[in-house]
Amino acid sequence: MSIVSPFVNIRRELHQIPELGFQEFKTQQYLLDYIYSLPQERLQIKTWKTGIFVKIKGANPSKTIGYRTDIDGLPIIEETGLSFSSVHTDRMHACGHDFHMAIALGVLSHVVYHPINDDLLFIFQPAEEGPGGAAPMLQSDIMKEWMPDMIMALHIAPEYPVGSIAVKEGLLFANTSELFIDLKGKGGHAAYPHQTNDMIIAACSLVGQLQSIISRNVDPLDSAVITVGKITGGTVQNIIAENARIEGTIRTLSPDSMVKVKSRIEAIVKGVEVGYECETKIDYGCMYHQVYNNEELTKELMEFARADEKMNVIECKEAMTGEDFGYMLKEIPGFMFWLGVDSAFGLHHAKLSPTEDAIEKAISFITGYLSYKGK
Ligand SMILES: CC(=O)N[C@@H](CCC[C@H](N)C(=O)O)C(=O)O
Repeated sequence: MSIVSPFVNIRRELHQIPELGFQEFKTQQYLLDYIYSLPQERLQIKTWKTGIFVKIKGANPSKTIGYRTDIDGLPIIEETGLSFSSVHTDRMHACGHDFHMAIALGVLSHVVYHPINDDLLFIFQPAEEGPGGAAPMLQSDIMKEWMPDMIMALHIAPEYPVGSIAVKEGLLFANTSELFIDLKGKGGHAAYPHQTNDMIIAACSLVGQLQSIISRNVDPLDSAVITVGKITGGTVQNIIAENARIEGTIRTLSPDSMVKVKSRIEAIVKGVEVGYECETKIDYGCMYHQVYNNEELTKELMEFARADEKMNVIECKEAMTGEDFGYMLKEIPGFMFWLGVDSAFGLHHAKLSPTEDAIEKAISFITGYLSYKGK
């Protein structure tokens, strides 16, 4: 049996207990148990809903550096076949938050034993996948009291090799909004369509029309995405559906395009309402502000990483992923970067299996950066 590092082991244990946003009770307890097992002299720990704030007193502080990790999982049935697969039915850490937490604990424990000069604030944030924990955490009294002067976070990137980070100054991740559209018509016998208003037909037509917003209403040089990830409707094969529901997400590189896309969705849904003689309801669910990296701090991070012979720096393009860390970066200068984990399957895939060597490499890189930055 091979021996794995303590933080790889932590990742595996966390991987087994994924929980959805604001339900991360076991995860919170696991994190607290670990944090309370460390020497407590320099630590102040406060819980916030299912999240945690940990302040670490520096040796000679002139500022506070924030480090944020997300902690929630996704409603996915895991198909990795790993020996440490999720034991929670229909739940999986398919976005790497198990990696993010293990790395955060590794960095936290390093700075407890090897204090830097500056104070540090670790933020274990719930509900990144939705409905969003960053914005309310930012508004909390704890955050107001312990507000860091700068903040950083990482996200695993399956497409980049282990031993690399990918980052860019300015816009890194898109503006996002969830999208839920309910359609209600008149159901009936499958053999008598003329007596009904079929919501399966209306929903199919609507999904096609939504894509025309991207190709015909958004400036081609200002990208946007509408993804419909789920359609439900009807009851059985020989009854015409009275109800249908479309669930999706909108991504835009500019906040202006988000406004435009939504106004076009509303117009098209109105058209479907008239055309298919049905009732409709639109709900935008949760919305995330774009992730915008502070130019100066990001440049400095890239220079630091380039000087590290164990780290390869990739200058990446912006991505249409969303991250509520964008709300923190709106208020606090800082950055997010991609951490290469080399997986054949991407984020949100049931077979995502990031390479665990990336965990120790990330801990060593980040602790090095914190010692340099927090001098
Ligand atoms: C990094 C990542 O994958 N983040 C998620 C955030 C989802 C926000 C929300 N639930 C939505 O779908 O808009 C992503 O899907 O990009």
